[in-house]
Amino acid sequence: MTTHENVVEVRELRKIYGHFAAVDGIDFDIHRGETFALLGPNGAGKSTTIEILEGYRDRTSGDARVLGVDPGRGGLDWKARLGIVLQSSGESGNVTVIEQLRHFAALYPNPRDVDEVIAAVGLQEKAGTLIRKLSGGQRRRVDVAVGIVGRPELLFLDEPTTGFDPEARRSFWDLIRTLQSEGTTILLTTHYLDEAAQLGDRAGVIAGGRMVDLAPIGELGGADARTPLVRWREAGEQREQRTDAPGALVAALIDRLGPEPDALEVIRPSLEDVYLDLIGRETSTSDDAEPTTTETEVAR
Ligand SMILES: Nc1ncnc2c1ncn2[C@@H]1O[C@H](COP(=O)(O)OP(=O)(O)OP(=O)(O)O)[C@@H](O)[C@H]1O
Repeated sequence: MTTHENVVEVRELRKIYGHFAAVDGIDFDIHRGETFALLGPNGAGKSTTIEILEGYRDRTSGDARVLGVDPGRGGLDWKARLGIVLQSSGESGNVTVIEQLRHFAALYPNPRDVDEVIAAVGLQEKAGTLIRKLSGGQRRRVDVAVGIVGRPELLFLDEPTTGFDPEARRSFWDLIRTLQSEGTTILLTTHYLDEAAQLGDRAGVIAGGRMVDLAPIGELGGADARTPLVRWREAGEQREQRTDAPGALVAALIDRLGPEPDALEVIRPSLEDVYLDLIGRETSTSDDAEPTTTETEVAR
């Protein structure tokens, strides 16, 4: 039997603003060494949750333990074991990349080598550049570098790759895989479901402050949500059927309707389809909902 050491434990966590429950009683654990993705639409309560766990925000009720400590009471020793990449950086930017990294490295007992961290985020050529002169995506990489320079046991990544170009995102994934192989526990929020699929072991999906599903990434939504869907037109009507044997159904349709059934499609629900199903229709009006293409197949 395997037992998991929980690096994060959250029970009935609530955050109420006035009469509004931003986080409305959620439970989850994060095991040592795993990457847990917190997914959900804008305003779902992800950042509020993560900020409570980082010790930046009070909770209204419920219980939270991070590395065995109540985050509302964590001291400097506890903070030194965390790496934090906030959703938006508050960088003034009047220092160079290497100065910034050296400054933060000096705050930790066992920091990584600053040059290695700068190389890991692909900023070697910008090491001597003032942060305010960097592009948005490059500044985000500085945020990530600051988050990992202290060799954290637990790394919080709140939408870490927003603004990254595709190549930078791939390099970032490689960097995270290195951290994972070193045993770092990671809590990741992202709107990029391919990123969650690439990096995450398990995911929690939050909507309206509640956890609507929590499962290994490949099992979100349950088996039925991933059953292939066959669609076709017959006698002027759109027809569809879910089946685990789409080939057999297509063969039967060909027998019945001829070699090219009208508008025939076999759809294997992507993580994005499953996710959109989970969070329901109310979020489809969200101003910056993620694209609804089906290109983000679960990759692990
Ligand atoms: N200080 C605050 N006072 C009042 N309401 C707040 C405050 N901070 C956050 N909220 C509200 O709490 C809800 C959850 O916000 P939160 O930032 O946690 O969402 P999120 O899931 O991180 O969203 P996004 O994906 O847009 O980052 C939102 O409706 C937000 O408006």
